Amino acid sequence: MAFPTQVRLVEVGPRDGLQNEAEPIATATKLELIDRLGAAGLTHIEAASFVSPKWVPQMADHREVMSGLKRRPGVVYSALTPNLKGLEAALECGVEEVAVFGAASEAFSRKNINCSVAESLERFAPVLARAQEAGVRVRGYVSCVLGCPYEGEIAPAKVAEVSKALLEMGCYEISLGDTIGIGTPLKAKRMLEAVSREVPMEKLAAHFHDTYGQAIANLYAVLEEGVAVIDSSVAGLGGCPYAKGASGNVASEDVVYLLNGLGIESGIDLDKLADTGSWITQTIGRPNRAKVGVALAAK
Ligand SMILES: CC(C)(COP(=O)([O-])OP(=O)([O-])OC[C@H]1O[C@@H](n2cnc3c(N)ncnc32)[C@H](O)[C@@H]1OP(=O)([O-])[O-])[C@@H](O)C(=O)NCCC(=O)NCCSC(=O)C[C@@](C)(O)CC(=O)[O-]
Repeated sequence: MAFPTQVRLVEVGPRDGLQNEAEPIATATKLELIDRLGAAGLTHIEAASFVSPKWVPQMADHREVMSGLKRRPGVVYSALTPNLKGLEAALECGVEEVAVFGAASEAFSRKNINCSVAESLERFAPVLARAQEAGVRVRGYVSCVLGCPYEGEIAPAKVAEVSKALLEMGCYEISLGDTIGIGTPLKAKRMLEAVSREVPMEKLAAHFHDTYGQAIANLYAVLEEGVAVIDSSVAGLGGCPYAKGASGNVASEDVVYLLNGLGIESGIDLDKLADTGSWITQTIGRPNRAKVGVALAAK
């Protein structure tokens, strides 16, 4: 397979990047972050998460964030909705795309959304039906595709099975999450091989965390296989509340630098993105985990 000529980045910093922050972050800061990301050329920004505030307190202002967006033309602002309650609230705030999130690991599914994998799919079915009725697209996440913090190894066949179920239910895209950033390139390729037998490559996205420093290598491997959608987080912000020790997503700045080097079009202004990474990390008092961001800031 050849590299794609164009890649779409899904910026998950405002949601995945911030959800694990213990100190409340002002809604205005979240809105400014989202706006800066749009100004840097991101066309798909995951802005909020309509989950229980008891489970993820940092996302408790989901209504204010979703309703307060300064919407830029051509930019999709999406939100996580694990159930109908979340979806209805998101619809009231004018959401145009949502995501359901399942897992390839039973243990992770229980810790994250308090139900088995099969039960989660049952819960998602009415979410998809209602979203379809409202004309809202639904993305499907599968967590733990390259390993689970509780179960260890995850069979590629299980990832393929859950991905296929989400696709058949009506998800337009399946995002494959290396939740704990434990994968390596060969493993990523093997997993992708199994999944792409059930889900067309053009409907797959890579959502890799960088805990073990392998995310860029893993992305190179799956780009080579034809994956053309990458989830990333500005400044490498993030971690998962239900995956102890997991560090942030791969940094958007590092991904754009990789894509530029490969001659793959992303439409993103790297300097503006790097400025946004410097700004948000200074604002919330976090280290900037984007190597490219740090290098550019030091110039
Ligand atoms: C899914 C539930 C809600 C089930 O939680 P539950 O306790 O099984 O659900 P429930 O229906 O029994 O409701 C319990 C309480 O939550 C409320 N509730 C119920 N639903 C909602 C909602 N939508 N919005 C707001 N509140 C809600 C509900 O009203 C009730 O309130 P109470 O009566 O106790 O006051 C819970 O487990 C939850 O919120 N989990 C959040 C998990 C999460 O956000 N994890 C992080 C995101 S996933 C991720 O990061 C991975 C990903 C996507 O990035 C990919 C990767 O890297 O792998």
